[in-house]
Amino acid sequence: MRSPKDFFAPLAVGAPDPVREIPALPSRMIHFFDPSNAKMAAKVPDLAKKVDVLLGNLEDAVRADRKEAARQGLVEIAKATDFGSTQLWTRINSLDSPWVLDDLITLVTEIGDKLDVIMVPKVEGAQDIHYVDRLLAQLEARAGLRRPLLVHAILETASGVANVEEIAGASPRMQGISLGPADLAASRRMKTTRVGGGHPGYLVRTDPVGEDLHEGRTTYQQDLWHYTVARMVDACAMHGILPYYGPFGDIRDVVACEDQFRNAFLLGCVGTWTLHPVQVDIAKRVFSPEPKDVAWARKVIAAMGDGTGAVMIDGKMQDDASVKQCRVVAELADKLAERDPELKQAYDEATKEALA
Ligand SMILES: CC(C)(COP(=O)(O)OP(=O)(O)OC[C@H]1O[C@@H](n2cnc3c(N)ncnc32)[C@H](O)[C@@H]1OP(=O)(O)O)[C@@H](O)C(=O)NCCC(=O)NCCSC(=O)C[C@H](O)C(=O)O
Ligand SMILES: [Mg+2]
Repeated sequence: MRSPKDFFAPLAVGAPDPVREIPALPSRMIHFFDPSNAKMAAKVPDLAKKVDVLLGNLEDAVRADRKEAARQGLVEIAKATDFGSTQLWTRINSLDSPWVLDDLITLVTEIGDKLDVIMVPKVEGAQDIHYVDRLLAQLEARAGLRRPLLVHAILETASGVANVEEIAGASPRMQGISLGPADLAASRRMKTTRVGGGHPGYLVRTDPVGEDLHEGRTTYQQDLWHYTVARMVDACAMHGILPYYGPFGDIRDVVACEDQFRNAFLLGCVGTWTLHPVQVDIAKRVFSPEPKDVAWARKVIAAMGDGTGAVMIDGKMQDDASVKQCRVVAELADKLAERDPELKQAYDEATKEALA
């Protein structure tokens, strides 16, 4: 653990100063593409206009014999594309892999000025973030970068979950954390073969009504990921960084995908991964608060004046705490409205109606 006095000092001579606050930029969807896949790469300029974050994936889902092509493909795409205000992230290979050192050296040197965030998979503890932190500082100094790269950890090992609070606070570069349900399930020896989402076998059942233990008993499917997502959200909030749901692998099941995304949104996540273009609009819809909720939040804020005391609005009690809840929604809406004129119009129209 570094001394608090040194926490914001660069870790290499000539490296940029670390940021003191993680920018809360819209990142409702982190859209994954394989830079070695020509069809996906061709869609990047168009996708850059639709998504908040584009992520060139170098790790799992890229075949071992395509790793170098993916790395080089990302360099070429980053140099050739105007991303506008859309962020460009990458997911590097795991820290024990034969590719990660070249991933970092090549990407920081060649496109460090275009990249915003580096996603690190299979993080086990703060030591993994410290390793990446120092290496990035050295590479940034050598490349003459003026803006520090940020780091995002995937929570996908049992020890990562056990150490999630120290991971979240390991470096001023820490931008956020995503759930990696597939690797996490394997690491924990959970008996699900699904990539995220629920499982029909994970349920609770109402009490028996008579002698027959089968008759008339309703079952309710439970969320396998509730504990981990909630823990991740708390660790992120405690350290001022951003939590995300991860992949939903059943691309065809857009309905359950929306449910899983919404659970994460309601629990505090700011976004999710999208693995296929069909998931992009779902993420956008779910991770943008609904106009009626924004209108309500703005109405409460307006009625609460300096934010203290208690008032009754439409039969509901509002006080110092509920106005803070409303500010979370209203501030997110303001940020999203800056990026999305259609959303701004929907929010403003709903607010006008609510305040009339
Ligand atoms: C899942 C896929 C393999 C499906 O691909 P495909 O069979 O080609 O689907 P479609 O025929 O429906 O595709 C229609 C067109 O859309 C293009 N496409 C597909 N996906 C993408 C994308 N992500 N970005 C851009 N374009 C995309 C196809 O090329 C088709 O184009 P065209 O023929 O010209 O119309 C595929 O979607 C895919 O590989 N997705 C990404 C998967 C991925 O990144 N996986 C890694 C993240 S999840 C993970 O790592 C687990 C996690 O770490 C954990 O532990 O939990
Ligand atoms: Mg994984």
